[in-house]
Amino acid sequence: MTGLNALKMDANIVVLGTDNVGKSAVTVRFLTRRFIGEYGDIETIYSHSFSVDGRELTLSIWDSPYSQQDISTSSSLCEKRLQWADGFVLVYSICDRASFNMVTRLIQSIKATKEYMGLEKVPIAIVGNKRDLHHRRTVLSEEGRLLALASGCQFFEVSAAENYHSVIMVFHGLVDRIRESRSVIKKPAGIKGIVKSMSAVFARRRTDSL
Ligand SMILES: Nc1nc2c(ncn2[C@@H]2O[C@H](COP(=O)(O)OP(=O)(O)OP(=O)(O)O)[C@@H](O)[C@H]2O)c(=O)[nH]1
Repeated sequence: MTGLNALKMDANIVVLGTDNVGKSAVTVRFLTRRFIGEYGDIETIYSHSFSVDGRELTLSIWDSPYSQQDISTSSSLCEKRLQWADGFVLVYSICDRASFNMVTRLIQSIKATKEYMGLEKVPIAIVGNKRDLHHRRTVLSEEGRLLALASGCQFFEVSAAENYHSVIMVFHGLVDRIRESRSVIKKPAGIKGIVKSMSAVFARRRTDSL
């Protein structure tokens, strides 16, 4: 990215996790700074523009209620989201062990589907929500951190109910990862690269004809 392009960026983010873990609460907290308590289960793609360090960012955030299809590698819905997404936010509740186990399965499913579709690795943020309910905790922070380490994901613990800042960190952190992954994937070959590969072809032809 150079010049003006370096100052602008668009990215698509999909938010996944089992029901009731706070996917909508985390998303709405990020978009509006508010926690409104109850959220319907409507599938929505939000668009949100903001600037960080002089950069203009436009995020499209796909928040959908939990569906069994999310973990099926053959599901066309899953493939559609994977093709669309530049990054994932996988939410579990620190009070719900089953929701944490599902995040592990979602990571495997995303990775397997990406591989199956021949797509590049996608940045993933693992988010343990409902940190304010620590007295009901059943998943240790360490477990989330270890899962992230083992799977090459980012890890955050947040409370959508009580803290705006921690939720902001999730999306900003993921955007940083997306930017990094783009600079690796989309690096152009450049004139040196083209000359190098052409010389390799001609060198091979010369040795073939000897
Ligand atoms: N105490 C506490 N409650 C939360 C927090 N985040 C969400 N909730 C509550 O958890 C419930 C579920 O939140 P939602 O955001 O609707 O969860 P969801 O994952 O989008 O749920 P589905 O739409 O069913 O998939 C609501 O009653 C929220 O008020 C949090 O950080 N702390």
